[in-house]
Formats: sequence, structure tokens, C-alpha cells
Amino acid sequence: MHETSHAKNELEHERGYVDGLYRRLDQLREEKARQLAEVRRSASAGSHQNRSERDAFATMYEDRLAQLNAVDDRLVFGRLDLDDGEERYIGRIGLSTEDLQQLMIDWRAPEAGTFYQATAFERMGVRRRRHLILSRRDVVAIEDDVLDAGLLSNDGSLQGEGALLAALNSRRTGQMSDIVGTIQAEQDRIIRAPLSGVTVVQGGPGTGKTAVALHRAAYLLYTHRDRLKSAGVLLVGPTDAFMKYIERVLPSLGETGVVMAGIGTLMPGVTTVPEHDEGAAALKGRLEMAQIIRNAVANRQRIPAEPRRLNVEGTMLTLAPRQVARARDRARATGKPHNEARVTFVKILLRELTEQLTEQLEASSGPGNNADRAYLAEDVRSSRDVRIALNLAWMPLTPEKLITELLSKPAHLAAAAPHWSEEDRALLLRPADAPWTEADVPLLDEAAELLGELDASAGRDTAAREAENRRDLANAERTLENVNASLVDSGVDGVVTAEALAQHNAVSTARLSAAERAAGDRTWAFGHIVVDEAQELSPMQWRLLMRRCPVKSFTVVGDIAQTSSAAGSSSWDQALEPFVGDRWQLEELTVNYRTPAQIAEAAVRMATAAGLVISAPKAVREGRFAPVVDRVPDLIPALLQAVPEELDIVDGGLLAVIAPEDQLDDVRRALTAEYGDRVGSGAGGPTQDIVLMTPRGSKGLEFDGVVILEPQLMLDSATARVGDLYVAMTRPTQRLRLISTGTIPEGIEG
Ligand SMILES: Nc1ncnc2c1ncn2[C@@H]1O[C@H](COP(=O)(O)OP(=O)(O)OP(=O)(O)O)[C@@H](O)[C@H]1O
Repeated sequence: MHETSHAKNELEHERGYVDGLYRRLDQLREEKARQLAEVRRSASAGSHQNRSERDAFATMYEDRLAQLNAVDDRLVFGRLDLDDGEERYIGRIGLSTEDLQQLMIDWRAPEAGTFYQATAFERMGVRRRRHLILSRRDVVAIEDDVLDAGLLSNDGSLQGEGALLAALNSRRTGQMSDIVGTIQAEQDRIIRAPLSGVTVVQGGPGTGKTAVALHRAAYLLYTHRDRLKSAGVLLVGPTDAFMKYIERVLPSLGETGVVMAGIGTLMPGVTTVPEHDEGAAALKGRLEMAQIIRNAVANRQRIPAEPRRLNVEGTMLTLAPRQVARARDRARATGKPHNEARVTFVKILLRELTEQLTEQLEASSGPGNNADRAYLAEDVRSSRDVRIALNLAWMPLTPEKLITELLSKPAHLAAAAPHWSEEDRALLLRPADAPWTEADVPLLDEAAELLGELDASAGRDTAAREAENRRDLANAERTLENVNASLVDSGVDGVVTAEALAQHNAVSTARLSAAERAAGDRTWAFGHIVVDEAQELSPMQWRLLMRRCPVKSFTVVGDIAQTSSAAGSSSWDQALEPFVGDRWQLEELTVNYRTPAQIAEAAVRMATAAGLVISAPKAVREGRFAPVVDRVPDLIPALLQAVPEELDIVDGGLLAVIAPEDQLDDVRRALTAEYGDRVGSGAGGPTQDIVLMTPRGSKGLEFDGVVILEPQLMLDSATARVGDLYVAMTRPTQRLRLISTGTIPEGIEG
């Protein structure tokens, strides 16, 4: 048969098969929508148990429907032809016919593994691997890897090269996409690594670390659903812009069960701003902060210097320092956190003071009866002097109050960190009303751990819950009046009670998924945590994360050479040793999929010349352009001349302008005057195709074109790190231009 007509026939064949898959997807979708509507229709009738069962079904149908909708785009991407003649289609989810004939296998299933792993050297029973390239629902191309030994001379180490290069060359949209159709073997091995223990994935820029982290989260949830469904998986990233950039990947893989959080959002109820003060960030990140907070808590358990005289209903009692010390020791010996141990402390002293009061009264007027004693205990408890004395000795505290006072009152800080220098302490001090920063989150978390539940606030919670229930009930009663009126109108006796209706609301809120509940609960223990850009984490941030996953099952993804935070790590060993010793596994990614070779090589030369130790990944493709360098007298006019040229070249893609922090305002003014709303910050998007940011803001992101302003300043400024410029230079997928009024860092020009 003629070559092209053979290809045409193959394409037609695949189109036919893929149409069938979509027909089945549509059919399932209709079925779930119908089932969901039925459950919802019958939701308000029947016993409480029936209703919760139906709620559970409704949730299940909703989840499945959401999944079926999310996988529509490029549903299927591969086919394996095996030695025994079997043909397996690989796609985003598994699909079977009504009589359970398999139509397509989920990419995460063990039988799909060979799609990513087989090579001509190690065929694993695969004769041919076919990539189906879809645009929405249409098969637009097919690409075959023939693995029969003898047909190929090399090992075909890049799988589905055409599909891969098409994906890599496509225009960026400001949102990361999944790579499920073109995962490479070294990436697949990491994605499918065992669940338990700590796996560190080290890789240079553009090696797919973020992509691997996300696909691994989806893989783990699929493979270990029993263990992970209720505990959940947490995915932590560096900034909100980065979280926005990756937010669509997991839904497109049919997964919604992952809690995604920026590192600054891990304390429920506290909103944070980035920590701009490098010195403060570094200090707050040190592990010894844990001891300082411990000291701060202990300092709030105080023994008065002198005996205190306390007025209880006209009788004067004495609280001796020795007595307070004894009660404090016994309370501490319970091993409970501060607010909970306080209950013991208060109980002991109230009892002793009541005894003292009883003795004094008996001495003056003879023994009373038991009933009187009960009154006396109440008198002691409600005495203002007693309350003040007990609070002075052992104040109930919230984490926010403890840390605010620690960081804003020099005496508190000096008492908690006596061995620190004055200068270091001065770096931490700030006004009491300063906003919380990302670096404060682990301090608050540490404090919460040491303080425990606040008694009074627990009371408030119950009270608040009761008030809410009362409101629900009142709301239900009003609704009922209307319902009953219409039931009576239609001749039906009202059978629904207000309690039942209120109950129903309670059930609906209880239906929150594990992910939703986990996101709002500081003490939630996750089944697995994936950390991206992990090199930036401070020891205190690590400590917090370790607490969130007591079984210590982690995927840690990052590049030590890109560390820019002053509190971050200089080696994985140093980062992890305090928590897991040497019990972690290193995996490496070695191929750069993002940046064209000419640009990647310039970045490596610059970094090496500046003394950064890196293991440079191998770029997967040559680009069309070498980096362009402009030496200019004035920055802004040169930028305004360069931007239209670069926009032209990226042709509808995204252009990033990366400027040193202290030039950002001037550059923004100039760009906005020219381009208005098209200028954005963060990851960018279809309406904001010019994205302005600092090198650190660009971390983890990528753009078709990048313009870097004053690169030498990125190396020279007081807080600069070589990693910053290295990060900035490795963001483009097509084109890099550097504009400088001064020198050009060594190495960039070869
Ligand atoms: N197997 C693959 N198939 C298609 N695209 C891929 C593949 N691996 C990586 N990519 C693409 O390469 C780019 C870089 O990936 P990613 O952002 O995950 O890298 P990274 O290692 O996290 O980079 P950095 O550390 O520089 O932020 C992304 O556009 C990603 O989609």
C-alpha cells in the first residue's frame, strides 16, 4: 500500500476509535447527570439515615461528573501494541463498555506504565507505541515509536519526539498544562516511586520538576486511594502567583482531592504578606526559634516576687510565691500545652485559697457547713483580685498574642532570646500592628502547638455553634411555614419538621471533602505532602510541614542552585537531616525541556563564572535565537523600543519583563503608560501578555519571551544571589533579551 494512504487509513482508524471513546464519555456523563438529578429530587424526604445516604450518593455523582467534564480535552493520547496482539489505549481516565470491556486505561494504572517506560532496548513486550495528538476532540496526527529491535538503531531515549516538541514549542498561556501524553521515562520513574518515605527530586531549571510533582500527586491518589482519600495530599508551593499558574493541572488529570497551598497560607485564619526583610526572614527561619518560642511560653508562667494580698468578699488571703511555684511545677508536669495545663494550675490554687478562706472564717466564727464551703469556692473563683493574680501568673494566650508580643516588646524578646546579640534582636522587632508575614507562619504554628486550645475560645466555639444551630432552626422554621402553607394548599399534610430541615443543612455542611476540611484545620495530618521549590524553605518551615505529615511521606522537589531566600537551603542534606536523618532518597532529572540550548548555555556560563555550583541539565532542543544583549545609555527608552519587537517575535505569546526590585516602579509606570491593562504581574494570562516581575517573582514560571533589565544589578545588590539571575535567565521558552546601562555579567556572551 502507498505510504501516505496507509498513514491516512491509520488516522481514519484512530478517529473512529476516538469517536467511540467520546461517545462513551458522553453517555456516562448523561447517566451521572440523570442519577444526580434523581437524588436531588428525592433529597428532602425520608428518614435522616436515608437522607445522609442520598447525600453521599449525590457527592459521589457530583465528583464523578466533575471528573468526566474535566478530562474532555485530549481525553486519549496513546496506544500500545503488544507482542501478543493486544492493543491498549491510554488516556486520562479508565473507560469500559457497559458490559465491562475495557476501552481505555487510566495513565496511572500499572498496565499503562510501559507506555512511558518501554524503549527499543528494553521493549517490555511493546511492539509499537503510538502517540495520538488531539486538538480538543479531534485526532490531528499520530506518531509511532516502533520498538521492534532491529528496526531502530538508537535507544529512542526521547519518547514521542514529535509530540514532545510540539508541546514544548507551543505558545504559553500563563497557565501550566499537564504533560500526561509525553511524560519521559526518567520523569515517569519518579512519578511512580513508592508512597512511603521522603523522595527528593533534584533537577535544574526546566527539567519538569513541577510537572513531575503534580503528576505524582495525581498518581499517588489513584494508586493509594484507600490510604490517601480520607487523609488527603497537600501540595505546597512558594507563592500565590505560582499556585495560580499550576492550579489547572490536577483538575485536567481528573483529580480534585489535593489541597494546594502557598507556604504563607498554612495557618488557617491568618493572612500574610511576603517577608521582605531578608535578615528577619533568615532569623525567623532558624531552628532555634522553636526554643525561643518555648522560652516565651515558659516566661508567661510567672512566680510573683512577693506574696500577694487578695481580697475575697472582705477577707484578705495571701498568695505566696512558693505556693505559685508548686502549682506551676505540678501543672507543667502534666506535659500538657500551656492553655490546657493552666486548668490544673488554676484548680490547685483555687482549692488552696478556698481552704485558706475556710480556715480564716472558721477561726473567726466557728465551723460552717458543706453548703457554705461550696459558696466559699465560688467566692474565691469570682474574686477580682484572685482572677488578676492567677492571670498574672499564668495568662491564657492565643498564638497571635504570644508572637505579637514577642516580636514587638524588646523585654519579651530579650527574656526569650537572652543569648542573641542586640543587633539580631533588633532585626526581629517590629510594631505590634505590623501585618503577618510568610516567615511568621511557622512561629505561629509552633506557638499554637505549645499553647494548645484556648479554654475560653473553645467555649466561644461551642456557643457560636449553638447560635448557628439556633439560626438554622429559625431559618428552617420560616421556610417550613411557606412549605406547609403550600402543602396545605395542595391538600397534603405537612410531614417535614423544622428540626429535620435544620438537620439537613448540617448534613450538607458535613459533606465537605477531606481536602476542604483539611485546608481549614491546622492539626490535620496529611497522608502525603508534595513540596515544590523546596530549596526555599527555612528549617522552621520544614518543621511545620513535618508536623502536618506525621508518617513523613514526602515528595520534595527543587533545585539547590536556584535558592534565593536567605533562609533557604544550601544542600538537601542540611535541609532534611534534622527531621529524617539520612533516610531520604535522591532522584535526579537531567533534561531541560523549557529553555532552548543557546539560552540555557548562556545561563550556565554566567552562573559558573559567578561561582554558583550547578549541574547543568541538557537542553532538549536548539532554539531559533541566541540571547540578545543591548548595551544602552538609558534604560526606559531602550525597554520601550525592545518590547514591541519582542511581542512581534513571540507572536501572541507571553512576554515577561524582569527587573531588579528597586527599578520595578519606574518600569511599571513606563510600561503602563504605553500598554495600559496589558501589563500584569504574576503568571500573566490571555489579556495580560506583558508580565512585569522581579527575578524572585518569576520563580517556577515560564514565558515565550523574557526581557531582563540591568542583569548586573541582580548580581550586585546587597540582597542579591546568583541564583536570582540564573532563575530569570532560564524562564524563556523561545527568546531572551538582556538590556543593561552598565556591564554585562561575565559568561553571558560566551
Ligand atoms: N515530558 C514532558 N512533556 C512535555 N512538556 C514537558 C515535559 N517535561 C517538562 N515539560 C515542560 O517543560 C517546562 C518546564 O517544566 P517545569 O516547570 O515542571 O520545570 P521545573 O523543573 O519545575 O522548572 P524550574 O525549576 O525552572 O521552575 C513546562 O512547560 C513543562 O510543561
